[in-house]
Amino acid sequence: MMAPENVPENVIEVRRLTRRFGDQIAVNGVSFSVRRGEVFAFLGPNGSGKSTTIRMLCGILLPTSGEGHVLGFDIVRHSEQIKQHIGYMSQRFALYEDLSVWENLEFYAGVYNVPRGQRRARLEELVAMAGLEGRKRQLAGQLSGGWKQRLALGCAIVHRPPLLFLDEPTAGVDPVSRRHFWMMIHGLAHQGVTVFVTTHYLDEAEHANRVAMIYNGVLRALASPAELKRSALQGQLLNVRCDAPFAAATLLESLPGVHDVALHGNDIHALVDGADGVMEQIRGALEEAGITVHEIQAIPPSLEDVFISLIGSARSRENG
Ligand SMILES: Nc1ncnc2c1ncn2[C@@H]1O[C@H](COP(=O)(O)OP(=O)(O)OP(=O)(O)O)[C@@H](O)[C@H]1O
Repeated sequence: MMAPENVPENVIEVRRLTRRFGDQIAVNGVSFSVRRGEVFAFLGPNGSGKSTTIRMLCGILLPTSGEGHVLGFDIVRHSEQIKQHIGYMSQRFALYEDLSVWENLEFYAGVYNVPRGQRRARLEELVAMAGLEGRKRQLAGQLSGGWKQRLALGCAIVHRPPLLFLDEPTAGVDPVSRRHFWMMIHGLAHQGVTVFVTTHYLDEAEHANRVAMIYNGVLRALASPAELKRSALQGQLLNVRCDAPFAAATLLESLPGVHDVALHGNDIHALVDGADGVMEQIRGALEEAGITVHEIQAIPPSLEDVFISLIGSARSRENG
């Protein structure tokens, strides 16, 4: 185990990290650093390059170009040391279904060379953390998705890694279990563990100290959730409540100076250029089309609004 004083201030540091697969650039010149003790989310839609990035950071996949250090180790030359010192978990984490909860933990304690004399105490600690006390003898294959995920987290940190990588850890898990899972993650962060998590869930990104938004292999924004909401949008966000929201949204998309129109239940969010009188223009256009407008209001953006806007502008810039 790496002594806490040996963990560098910048636990992860990458510069112009790039990975090609044939003609395709999966990760394109990404630079960022992650500080000790931070919960850092890598947020992006499917195929944006999240898994490719995490695999390079874990020393599983070589970059095509660029450089990086994880826990002070070079990701190209010292990948073996990286693998020994990190924890890694994804939704495909390999639990042995025909072994019990306890036996799975014992197996990973062996894999990670947890000293024999410390194993029992460490395993009891993990069972308590995951709330698995009553289930030690249960077969992993009989656990529901949420319990499996907690067990997988326990297995991934059996060797007390100072840095934990989570690759879409809560995909397919119900909201109550996700909340429990995040309680455990915050508990680990509180103990000083640095957590790097990839996700496409916005509520999950809200749990992070900082969020990096990636799309098409390019880093689009990097800040705390609050900063992103405060400054990442170019313009003013409006909430429009009216009859026939679907038809209204289609109409709004065609208006000049109106961007990133999205339906939120019966409400419509739209980003406007902030020109004076835009609310009246929108009201006028909708009423002219026979749609009754109940309310148009300026609102603060959510992380989802920021995400939609950043991806929308990248798409229109890059796809012509
Ligand atoms: N081994 C590979 N060979 C060829 N192309 C690959 C390989 N791995 C990833 N890619 C491509 O690189 C791009 C980025 O994929 P990546 O898996 O990193 O995205 P992601 O953000 O993790 O998406 P997802 O949430 O779907 O896993 C995709 O277009 C993918 O098809």
